[in-house]
Amino acid sequence: MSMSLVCVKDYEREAHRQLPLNALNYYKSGALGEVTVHENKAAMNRWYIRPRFLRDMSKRSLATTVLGHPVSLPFGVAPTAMQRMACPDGECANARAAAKNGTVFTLSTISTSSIEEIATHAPSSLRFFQLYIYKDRDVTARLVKRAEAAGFSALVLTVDAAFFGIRREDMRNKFILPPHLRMENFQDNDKKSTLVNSSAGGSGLKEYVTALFDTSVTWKDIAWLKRITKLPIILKGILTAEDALLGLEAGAAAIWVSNHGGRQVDGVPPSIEALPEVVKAVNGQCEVYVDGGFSEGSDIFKALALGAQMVFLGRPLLWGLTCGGEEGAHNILQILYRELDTIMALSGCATVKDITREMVIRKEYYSKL
Ligand SMILES: Cc1cc2nc3c(=O)[nH]c(=O)nc-3n(C[C@H](O)[C@H](O)[C@H](O)COP(=O)(O)O)c2cc1C
Ligand SMILES: CCCCCCC(=O)C(=O)O
Repeated sequence: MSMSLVCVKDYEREAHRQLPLNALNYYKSGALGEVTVHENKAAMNRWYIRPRFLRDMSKRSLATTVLGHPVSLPFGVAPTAMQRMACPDGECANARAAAKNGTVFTLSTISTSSIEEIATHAPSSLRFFQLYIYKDRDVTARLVKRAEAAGFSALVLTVDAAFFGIRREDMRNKFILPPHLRMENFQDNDKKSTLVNSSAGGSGLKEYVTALFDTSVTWKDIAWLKRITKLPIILKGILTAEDALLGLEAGAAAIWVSNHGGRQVDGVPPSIEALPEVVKAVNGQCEVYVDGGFSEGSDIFKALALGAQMVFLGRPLLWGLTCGGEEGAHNILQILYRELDTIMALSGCATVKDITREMVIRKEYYSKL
Protein backbone atom coordinates (compact mmCIF):
# COMPACT_ATOMS: atom_id res chain seq x y z
CA MET A 1 0.00 0.00 0.00
CA SER A 2 1.33 3.42 -0.89
CA MET A 3 2.61 5.54 1.98
CA SER A 4 1.21 8.61 0.26
CA LEU A 5 -2.33 7.81 1.44
CA VAL A 6 -2.54 10.13 4.44
CA CYS A 7 -6.23 11.01 4.72
CA VAL A 8 -9.64 9.53 3.93
CA LYS A 9 -9.82 11.57 0.72
CA ASP A 10 -6.59 9.96 -0.51
CA TYR A 11 -8.07 6.50 0.11
CA GLU A 12 -11.27 7.51 -1.64
CA ARG A 13 -9.35 8.68 -4.70
CA GLU A 14 -7.26 5.51 -4.80
CA ALA A 15 -10.31 3.25 -4.30
CA HIS A 16 -12.03 4.99 -7.18
CA ARG A 17 -9.03 4.09 -9.32
CA GLN A 18 -9.00 0.44 -8.23
CA LEU A 19 -12.65 -0.66 -8.01
CA PRO A 20 -14.57 -2.11 -10.97
CA LEU A 21 -17.27 0.33 -12.09
CA ASN A 22 -20.19 -1.86 -10.92
CA ALA A 23 -18.91 -1.93 -7.31
CA LEU A 24 -17.56 1.62 -7.28
CA ASN A 25 -20.84 3.14 -8.41
CA TYR A 26 -22.82 1.02 -5.94
CA TYR A 27 -20.58 2.15 -3.07
CA LYS A 28 -20.31 5.81 -3.91
CA SER A 29 -23.66 6.71 -5.35
CA GLY A 30 -26.73 8.23 -3.76
CA ALA A 31 -30.34 8.86 -4.70
CA LEU A 32 -31.49 11.02 -7.63
CA GLY A 33 -29.26 14.06 -8.16
CA GLU A 34 -27.15 13.20 -5.06
CA VAL A 35 -27.72 16.59 -3.42
CA THR A 36 -27.83 15.00 0.05
CA VAL A 37 -24.65 13.00 -0.63
CA HIS A 38 -22.93 16.29 -1.40
CA GLU A 39 -24.58 18.23 1.44
CA ASN A 40 -23.63 15.62 4.07
CA LYS A 41 -20.05 16.77 3.56
CA ALA A 42 -20.63 20.42 2.69
CA ALA A 43 -22.67 20.97 5.87
CA MET A 44 -19.69 20.08 8.06
CA ASN A 45 -18.18 23.41 7.00
CA ARG A 46 -21.19 25.35 8.25
CA TRP A 47 -20.03 24.63 11.81
CA TYR A 48 -16.89 26.18 13.24
CA ILE A 49 -14.84 24.91 16.19
CA ARG A 50 -14.22 27.33 19.12
CA PRO A 51 -10.90 26.17 20.59
CA ARG A 52 -9.88 26.87 24.20
CA PHE A 53 -6.22 27.23 25.17
CA LEU A 54 -3.81 26.91 28.08
CA ARG A 55 -5.40 23.78 29.48
CA ASP A 56 -3.30 20.77 30.48
CA MET A 57 -3.32 18.51 27.43
CA SER A 58 -0.43 16.26 28.45
CA LYS A 59 -2.73 13.24 29.08
CA ARG A 60 -5.54 12.58 26.68
CA SER A 61 -8.07 9.85 25.96
CA LEU A 62 -10.60 9.27 23.20
CA ALA A 63 -12.32 6.51 25.19
CA THR A 64 -16.06 6.55 25.71
CA THR A 65 -18.94 4.07 26.03
CA VAL A 66 -21.64 2.90 23.68
CA LEU A 67 -24.72 1.40 25.35
CA GLY A 68 -22.54 0.91 28.40
CA HIS A 69 -19.77 -0.94 26.53
CA PRO A 70 -16.35 0.70 26.83
CA VAL A 71 -14.79 1.68 23.48
CA SER A 72 -11.44 3.33 22.73
CA LEU A 73 -12.83 5.67 20.08
CA PRO A 74 -15.98 7.81 19.85
CA PHE A 75 -16.49 6.60 16.29
CA GLY A 76 -17.28 3.17 14.83
CA VAL A 77 -18.19 1.25 11.70
CA ALA A 78 -21.63 1.67 10.08
CA PRO A 79 -23.30 -1.23 8.27
CA THR A 80 -22.57 -1.33 4.56
CA ALA A 81 -23.74 -4.18 2.38
CA MET A 82 -21.58 -6.51 0.27
CA GLN A 83 -18.08 -5.62 1.45
CA ARG A 84 -16.39 -8.54 -0.35
CA MET A 85 -16.64 -6.49 -3.54
CA ALA A 86 -13.97 -4.28 -1.91
CA CYS A 87 -11.57 -7.03 -0.80
CA PRO A 88 -11.61 -10.82 -0.45
CA ASP A 89 -12.21 -10.85 3.34
CA GLY A 90 -14.83 -8.08 3.20
CA GLU A 91 -16.76 -7.71 6.45
CA CYS A 92 -14.38 -10.03 8.35
CA ALA A 93 -11.45 -7.71 7.60
CA ASN A 94 -13.51 -4.67 8.57
CA ALA A 95 -14.63 -6.28 11.86
CA ARG A 96 -11.04 -7.23 12.72
CA ALA A 97 -9.87 -3.66 12.06
CA ALA A 98 -12.64 -2.28 14.29
CA ALA A 99 -11.73 -4.76 17.06
CA LYS A 100 -8.05 -3.85 16.78
CA ASN A 101 -9.00 -0.21 17.30
CA GLY A 102 -11.26 -1.04 20.23
CA THR A 103 -14.44 0.11 18.56
CA VAL A 104 -17.78 -1.22 17.39
CA PHE A 105 -18.45 -2.94 14.06
CA THR A 106 -21.98 -3.11 12.63
CA LEU A 107 -22.76 -6.00 10.28
CA SER A 108 -25.37 -5.49 7.54
CA THR A 109 -28.12 -8.06 7.01
CA ILE A 110 -27.05 -7.99 3.35
CA SER A 111 -23.47 -8.95 4.01
CA THR A 112 -21.12 -11.13 2.02
CA SER A 113 -19.81 -12.63 5.30
CA SER A 114 -22.17 -14.38 7.70
CA ILE A 115 -23.07 -13.49 11.27
CA GLU A 116 -21.14 -16.56 12.45
CA GLU A 117 -18.05 -15.74 10.35
CA ILE A 118 -17.81 -12.34 12.03
CA ALA A 119 -17.99 -13.94 15.46
CA THR A 120 -15.22 -16.39 14.47
CA HIS A 121 -12.93 -13.86 12.76
CA ALA A 122 -13.32 -11.05 15.30
CA PRO A 123 -14.21 -12.89 18.52
CA SER A 124 -13.14 -10.03 20.77
CA SER A 125 -15.07 -7.43 18.82
CA LEU A 126 -17.98 -5.36 20.04
CA ARG A 127 -20.49 -6.04 17.28
CA PHE A 128 -23.96 -4.82 16.40
CA PHE A 129 -26.25 -6.50 13.86
CA GLN A 130 -28.18 -4.32 11.42
CA LEU A 131 -31.63 -5.60 10.62
CA TYR A 132 -33.92 -5.37 7.61
CA ILE A 133 -37.41 -6.74 8.11
CA TYR A 134 -38.39 -9.34 5.50
CA LYS A 135 -41.98 -10.01 4.46
CA ASP A 136 -41.47 -13.46 5.91
CA ARG A 137 -41.04 -12.44 9.53
CA ASP A 138 -39.53 -15.84 10.40
CA VAL A 139 -36.53 -14.89 8.23
CA THR A 140 -35.90 -11.81 10.37
CA ALA A 141 -36.60 -13.68 13.62
CA ARG A 142 -34.02 -16.33 12.67
CA LEU A 143 -31.41 -13.63 11.95
CA VAL A 144 -32.09 -12.11 15.38
CA LYS A 145 -31.60 -15.48 17.12
CA ARG A 146 -28.35 -16.09 15.22
CA ALA A 147 -27.03 -12.62 16.10
CA GLU A 148 -27.82 -13.27 19.77
CA ALA A 149 -26.13 -16.68 19.68
CA ALA A 150 -23.07 -15.19 17.96
CA GLY A 151 -22.49 -12.61 20.69
CA PHE A 152 -23.77 -9.48 18.96
CA SER A 153 -24.58 -6.79 21.55
CA ALA A 154 -27.38 -4.82 19.88
CA LEU A 155 -29.75 -4.79 16.92
CA VAL A 156 -29.72 -1.81 14.60
CA LEU A 157 -33.14 -1.58 12.96
CA THR A 158 -32.87 0.47 9.79
CA VAL A 159 -36.09 2.47 9.43
CA ASP A 160 -35.39 4.34 6.20
CA ALA A 161 -35.12 1.51 3.73
CA ALA A 162 -38.29 -0.55 3.29
CA PHE A 163 -38.16 0.69 -0.31
CA PHE A 164 -35.11 1.17 -2.47
CA GLY A 165 -33.91 4.71 -3.24
CA ILE A 166 -33.63 5.63 -6.92
CA ARG A 167 -29.93 5.23 -7.66
CA ARG A 168 -29.25 6.09 -11.26
CA GLU A 169 -25.74 4.65 -11.53
CA ASP A 170 -27.00 1.24 -10.34
CA MET A 171 -29.81 1.40 -12.89
CA ARG A 172 -27.34 2.21 -15.67
CA ASN A 173 -24.98 -0.59 -14.57
CA LYS A 174 -27.84 -3.08 -13.95
CA PHE A 175 -26.14 -3.67 -10.62
CA ILE A 176 -25.84 -7.25 -9.34
CA LEU A 177 -23.27 -9.01 -7.15
CA PRO A 178 -20.30 -10.51 -8.97
CA PRO A 179 -21.06 -14.23 -9.51
CA HIS A 180 -18.52 -15.52 -6.95
CA LEU A 181 -20.24 -13.63 -4.11
CA ARG A 182 -23.52 -14.09 -2.25
CA MET A 183 -25.39 -12.79 0.78
CA GLU A 184 -23.86 -15.14 3.31
CA ASN A 185 -26.58 -14.80 5.95
CA PHE A 186 -28.82 -16.93 3.77
CA GLN A 187 -28.64 -20.48 2.47
CA ASP A 188 -27.19 -21.56 -0.86
CA ASN A 189 -29.76 -21.30 -3.63
CA ASP A 190 -32.08 -19.30 -1.43
CA LYS A 191 -33.49 -16.35 -3.38
CA LYS A 192 -32.42 -14.16 -0.46
CA SER A 193 -28.77 -15.05 -1.03
CA THR A 194 -28.28 -13.71 -4.55
CA LEU A 195 -29.12 -10.78 -6.76
CA VAL A 196 -30.53 -11.61 -10.15
CA ASN A 197 -30.73 -9.48 -13.24
CA SER A 198 -33.76 -7.26 -12.99
CA SER A 199 -36.57 -8.12 -15.38
CA ALA A 200 -37.12 -4.36 -15.72
CA GLY A 201 -33.49 -3.96 -16.77
CA GLY A 202 -32.41 -1.83 -13.79
CA SER A 203 -30.70 -2.49 -10.47
CA GLY A 204 -30.85 -6.11 -9.30
CA LEU A 205 -30.74 -4.87 -5.70
CA LYS A 206 -33.89 -2.83 -6.23
CA GLU A 207 -35.61 -5.98 -7.46
CA TYR A 208 -34.39 -7.85 -4.35
CA VAL A 209 -35.68 -5.21 -1.94
CA THR A 210 -39.01 -4.92 -3.73
CA ALA A 211 -39.56 -8.66 -3.69
CA LEU A 212 -38.47 -9.40 -0.13
CA PHE A 213 -38.63 -6.43 2.25
CA ASP A 214 -41.74 -5.78 4.31
CA THR A 215 -43.21 -2.40 3.40
CA SER A 216 -45.94 -2.61 6.04
CA VAL A 217 -43.61 -2.11 9.03
CA THR A 218 -44.77 0.52 11.54
CA TRP A 219 -43.81 1.69 15.03
CA LYS A 220 -45.93 -1.20 16.38
CA ASP A 221 -43.45 -3.69 14.96
CA ILE A 222 -40.79 -2.50 17.36
CA ALA A 223 -42.96 -4.12 20.05
CA TRP A 224 -42.85 -7.33 17.98
CA LEU A 225 -39.06 -7.10 17.79
CA LYS A 226 -38.84 -6.46 21.51
CA ARG A 227 -40.92 -9.57 22.13
CA ILE A 228 -38.51 -11.78 20.23
CA THR A 229 -35.21 -10.41 21.59
CA LYS A 230 -33.62 -9.14 24.76
CA LEU A 231 -30.97 -7.25 22.79
CA PRO A 232 -31.18 -3.43 22.87
CA ILE A 233 -32.72 -1.96 19.72
CA ILE A 234 -31.12 1.03 18.02
CA LEU A 235 -33.22 2.86 15.42
CA LYS A 236 -31.13 3.92 12.44
CA GLY A 237 -32.29 6.50 9.91
CA ILE A 238 -34.09 9.00 12.15
CA LEU A 239 -34.02 12.61 10.94
CA THR A 240 -36.71 14.40 12.97
CA ALA A 241 -37.55 15.20 16.58
CA GLU A 242 -41.00 13.67 16.04
CA ASP A 243 -39.67 10.27 15.02
CA ALA A 244 -36.98 10.34 17.71
CA LEU A 245 -39.73 10.73 20.32
CA LEU A 246 -41.82 7.96 18.77
CA GLY A 247 -38.70 5.79 18.86
CA LEU A 248 -38.16 6.52 22.53
CA GLU A 249 -41.81 5.73 23.25
CA ALA A 250 -41.45 2.44 21.38
CA GLY A 251 -38.53 1.52 23.65
CA ALA A 252 -35.47 2.21 21.49
CA ALA A 253 -32.20 2.05 23.39
CA ALA A 254 -30.58 4.60 21.07
CA ILE A 255 -31.43 6.81 18.11
CA TRP A 256 -29.06 6.79 15.12
CA VAL A 257 -29.41 9.96 13.05
CA SER A 258 -28.78 9.07 9.42
CA ASN A 259 -29.94 9.73 5.88
CA HIS A 260 -28.42 6.43 4.71
CA GLY A 261 -25.49 8.26 3.17
CA GLY A 262 -27.89 10.18 0.89
CA ARG A 263 -28.94 6.92 -0.80
CA GLN A 264 -32.66 6.90 -0.05
CA VAL A 265 -34.42 10.29 -0.20
CA ASP A 266 -32.49 13.01 -1.97
CA GLY A 267 -33.22 16.41 -0.46
CA VAL A 268 -33.39 15.39 3.19
CA PRO A 269 -31.15 17.37 5.56
CA PRO A 270 -27.50 16.55 5.97
CA SER A 271 -27.02 14.40 9.07
CA ILE A 272 -25.03 16.96 11.01
CA GLU A 273 -27.86 19.49 10.56
CA ALA A 274 -30.50 17.01 11.74
CA LEU A 275 -28.47 16.00 14.78
CA PRO A 276 -29.16 19.00 17.10
CA GLU A 277 -32.93 18.67 16.65
CA VAL A 278 -32.83 15.00 17.64
CA VAL A 279 -30.44 15.56 20.55
CA LYS A 280 -32.76 18.29 21.88
CA ALA A 281 -35.87 16.13 21.53
CA VAL A 282 -34.34 13.10 23.18
CA ASN A 283 -33.04 15.30 26.00
CA GLY A 284 -30.63 12.72 27.44
CA GLN A 285 -33.20 9.92 27.66
CA CYS A 286 -31.15 7.71 25.34
CA GLU A 287 -27.90 7.83 23.40
CA VAL A 288 -27.84 9.52 19.99
CA TYR A 289 -25.50 8.39 17.19
CA VAL A 290 -24.93 9.92 13.78
CA ASP A 291 -23.49 9.00 10.38
CA GLY A 292 -23.28 10.59 6.93
CA GLY A 293 -20.38 12.40 5.32
CA PHE A 294 -17.86 12.09 8.15
CA SER A 295 -14.36 11.94 6.71
CA GLU A 296 -12.18 14.21 8.87
CA GLY A 297 -11.35 14.29 12.57
CA SER A 298 -12.82 17.79 12.68
CA ASP A 299 -16.19 16.48 11.39
CA ILE A 300 -16.29 13.96 14.23
CA PHE A 301 -15.37 16.62 16.79
CA LYS A 302 -18.30 18.77 15.62
CA ALA A 303 -20.83 15.93 15.95
CA LEU A 304 -19.59 15.07 19.44
CA ALA A 305 -19.95 18.72 20.43
CA LEU A 306 -23.50 18.71 19.05
CA GLY A 307 -24.39 15.82 21.35
CA ALA A 308 -23.65 12.59 19.48
CA GLN A 309 -22.43 9.81 21.75
CA MET A 310 -20.90 8.04 18.77
CA VAL A 311 -20.19 8.85 15.10
CA PHE A 312 -20.35 6.07 12.48
CA LEU A 313 -18.57 5.79 9.15
CA GLY A 314 -19.72 3.91 6.06
CA ARG A 315 -17.88 4.63 2.82
CA PRO A 316 -14.51 5.57 4.36
CA LEU A 317 -14.08 1.96 5.50
CA LEU A 318 -15.04 0.68 2.04
CA TRP A 319 -12.26 2.83 0.58
CA GLY A 320 -9.85 1.44 3.19
CA LEU A 321 -10.86 -2.17 2.45
CA THR A 322 -10.43 -1.59 -1.28
CA CYS A 323 -6.93 -0.15 -0.94
CA GLY A 324 -5.58 -2.58 1.64
CA GLY A 325 -8.09 -5.01 3.13
CA GLU A 326 -7.89 -5.18 6.94
CA GLU A 327 -4.79 -2.98 6.99
CA GLY A 328 -6.53 -0.37 4.87
CA ALA A 329 -9.58 -0.33 7.17
CA HIS A 330 -7.24 -0.14 10.17
CA ASN A 331 -5.41 2.79 8.57
CA ILE A 332 -8.67 4.68 8.05
CA LEU A 333 -9.54 4.30 11.75
CA GLN A 334 -5.99 5.28 12.75
CA ILE A 335 -6.02 8.37 10.51
CA LEU A 336 -9.27 9.52 12.07
CA TYR A 337 -7.98 8.71 15.56
CA ARG A 338 -4.89 10.87 14.97
CA GLU A 339 -6.90 13.70 13.42
CA LEU A 340 -9.45 13.76 16.23
CA ASP A 341 -6.78 13.45 18.94
CA THR A 342 -4.85 16.36 17.46
CA ILE A 343 -7.93 18.56 17.15
CA MET A 344 -8.92 17.74 20.74
CA ALA A 345 -5.40 18.56 21.95
CA LEU A 346 -5.34 21.83 20.01
CA SER A 347 -8.82 22.81 21.19
CA GLY A 348 -8.39 22.16 24.89
CA CYS A 349 -10.25 18.83 25.18
CA ALA A 350 -8.35 16.12 27.02
CA THR A 351 -11.33 13.72 26.97
CA VAL A 352 -14.45 13.22 24.91
CA LYS A 353 -16.53 14.64 27.80
CA ASP A 354 -14.68 17.97 27.39
CA ILE A 355 -16.11 18.38 23.87
CA THR A 356 -19.13 20.39 24.95
CA ARG A 357 -21.87 22.20 23.02
CA GLU A 358 -20.25 25.63 23.20
CA MET A 359 -17.17 24.32 21.39
CA VAL A 360 -18.97 24.62 18.04
CA ILE A 361 -20.94 27.43 16.51
CA ARG A 362 -22.76 28.15 13.26
CA LYS A 363 -20.71 29.96 10.67
CA GLU A 364 -23.38 32.72 10.42
CA TYR A 365 -22.60 33.85 13.97
CA TYR A 366 -19.43 35.54 12.74
CA SER A 367 -21.17 37.61 10.06
CA LYS A 368 -23.66 38.96 12.60
CA LEU A 369 -21.06 40.36 15.02
C1 LIG B 1 -22.42 0.84 -0.17
C2 LIG B 1 -23.31 1.12 1.01
C3 LIG B 1 -24.10 0.10 1.51
C4 LIG B 1 -24.91 0.34 2.62
N1 LIG B 1 -25.62 -0.71 3.15
C5 LIG B 1 -26.35 -0.50 4.25
C6 LIG B 1 -27.02 -1.58 4.87
O1 LIG B 1 -26.93 -2.72 4.45
N2 LIG B 1 -27.78 -1.30 5.95
C7 LIG B 1 -27.91 -0.03 6.47
O2 LIG B 1 -28.61 0.18 7.44
N3 LIG B 1 -27.25 1.00 5.91
C8 LIG B 1 -26.48 0.79 4.83
N4 LIG B 1 -25.79 1.83 4.28
C9 LIG B 1 -25.84 3.16 4.93
C10 LIG B 1 -24.71 3.29 5.96
O3 LIG B 1 -24.95 2.49 7.08
C11 LIG B 1 -24.53 4.72 6.45
O4 LIG B 1 -25.78 5.21 6.88
C12 LIG B 1 -23.94 5.66 5.41
O5 LIG B 1 -23.04 5.00 4.57
C13 LIG B 1 -23.21 6.80 6.12
O6 LIG B 1 -22.67 7.68 5.24
P1 LIG B 1 -21.11 7.69 4.78
O7 LIG B 1 -20.97 6.58 3.80
O8 LIG B 1 -20.97 9.03 4.17
O9 LIG B 1 -20.25 7.49 6.01
C14 LIG B 1 -24.98 1.63 3.19
C15 LIG B 1 -24.19 2.65 2.66
C16 LIG B 1 -23.35 2.41 1.59
C17 LIG B 1 -22.51 3.52 1.07
C1 LIG C 1 -32.30 0.45 0.64
C2 LIG C 1 -32.74 -0.96 0.76
C3 LIG C 1 -31.68 -1.89 1.16
C4 LIG C 1 -30.53 -2.03 0.26
C5 LIG C 1 -29.48 -2.83 0.92
C6 LIG C 1 -28.18 -2.19 1.09
C7 LIG C 1 -28.26 -0.76 1.45
O1 LIG C 1 -28.72 -0.40 2.52
C8 LIG C 1 -27.74 0.22 0.52
O2 LIG C 1 -27.75 1.41 0.86
O3 LIG C 1 -27.33 -0.14 -0.59
